[in-house]
Amino acid sequence: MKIHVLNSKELVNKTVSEHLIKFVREHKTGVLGLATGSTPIGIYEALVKDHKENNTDYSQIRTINLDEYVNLDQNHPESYYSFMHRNLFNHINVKPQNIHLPNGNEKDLEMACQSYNDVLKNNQPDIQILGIGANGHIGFNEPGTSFDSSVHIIELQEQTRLDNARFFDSMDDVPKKAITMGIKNIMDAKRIILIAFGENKSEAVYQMVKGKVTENLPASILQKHNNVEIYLDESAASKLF
Ligand SMILES: O=P(O)(O)OC[C@H]1O[C@](O)(CO)[C@@H](O)[C@@H]1O
Repeated sequence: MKIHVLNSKELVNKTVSEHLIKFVREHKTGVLGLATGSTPIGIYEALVKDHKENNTDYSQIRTINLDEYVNLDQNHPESYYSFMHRNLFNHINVKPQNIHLPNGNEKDLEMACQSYNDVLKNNQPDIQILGIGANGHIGFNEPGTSFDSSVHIIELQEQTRLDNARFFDSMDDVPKKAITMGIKNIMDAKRIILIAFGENKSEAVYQMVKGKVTENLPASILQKHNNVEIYLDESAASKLF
């Protein structure tokens, strides 16, 4: 686990986006595992800017997203489908058929989980971008999720719903369930880049890096992955040293 503490969010965004741009230029048909939430927005902005200025080509790149809300219309502005198109996909030349997100609106959600597992079998991320929740969740794998989990439906913890409520008109509108890649799926990625900003992530970051590997802190499993880079601003790293 390589830890990089940089002195600003901007420098983290610049460094991580440069890694991704280099990967895309060197692996025309590569698979990018992407995350949502506020953390990766600056990185996606940098990818869009580079594409516009340097024509970095995404036409054969495949994308895999970690998670999606259940029973939230795909075109709702806060669905992860909408989030990803607004922040990235609408501004680069990735092909719609190469974009993959779990489907939270299937009637048969177990079927939705199975079919996304199949998608993952054929599109294993070469690089998986991760954020981390204040409670140490990765994707929507809340504390207590099995390390052996594959794609599954999860009840969102109140804290996670509260953290995401800022994007919805009212608490009632915040979905209660999500469909998410499991921890085993995430660990199958060849390379993982986790980014965290801010004091509110410092405890989760500390436990992820220095704590016990335990299902009570899902991100701690990353200690067992052989190719993980953690990019932090100084606030998120404040409990590490
Ligand atoms: O980047 P944020 O907005 O702090 O979110 C942290 C984590 O919470 C989630 O958005 C899920 O609630 C994850 O996808 C994300 O990695």
